Amino acid sequence: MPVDCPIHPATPLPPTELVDRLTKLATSLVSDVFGRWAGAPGLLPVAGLTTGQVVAGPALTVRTRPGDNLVVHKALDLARPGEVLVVAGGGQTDRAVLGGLMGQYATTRGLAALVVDGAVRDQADLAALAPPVFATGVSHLGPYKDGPGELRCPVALAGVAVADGDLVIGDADGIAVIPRARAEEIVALAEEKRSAEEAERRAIEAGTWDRAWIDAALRMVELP
Ligand SMILES: O=C([O-])CC(=O)C(=O)O
Ligand SMILES: [Mg+2]
Repeated sequence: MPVDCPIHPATPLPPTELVDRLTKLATSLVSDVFGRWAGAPGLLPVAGLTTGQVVAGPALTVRTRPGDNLVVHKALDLARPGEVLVVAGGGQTDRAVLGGLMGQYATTRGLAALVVDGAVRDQADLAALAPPVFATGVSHLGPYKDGPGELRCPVALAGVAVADGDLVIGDADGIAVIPRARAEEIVALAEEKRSAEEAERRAIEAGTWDRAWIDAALRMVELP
């Protein structure tokens, strides 16, 4: 007996130029200008991300029963090039919901990254064949394929609300999520923050980095 799989309408893809600008930023810059609030804690790169690489794209959201990947397979069939697969698997890490074969297929589907609030497996194959993968865990125990699940629905990704089409950025520090409606504003603010940090880096090199604010904030108590 087939199981129902509700699917919400796909959101229009964002301008390529906006996604390109995101890949020149960093998760830390995005979360700094977004109330230090944008990050999905515990989601770290587990395969495929190269040193210094930043990935970004609109979310293709999936809600699945923890430990089951029937609808995750369906999401791969529906993915549009450039999307970031966002799987809300309840953070359960005792059973993988994605592995090397799916990762290889995701590459052929043009996905920019795979994000799983749950476990993945076949790390070596993922590293060799899949887009960069972020997950909360790794487990060789395989998924069930019974459903249920829901596609392009609002999800909770490690406690962060993600709507289909929201912009996701990932790097060595993890994942940050930007609501689609605020993407232009947040990207512009993060670019300003990047310029400010570049100026600080030049000041460190020149030995002129302002440290006065620390002494203003601390009253040092000399102990005998
Ligand atoms: O069995 C599955 O669906 C997950 C998996 O290991 C793979 O994609 O290689
Ligand atoms: Mg496998």
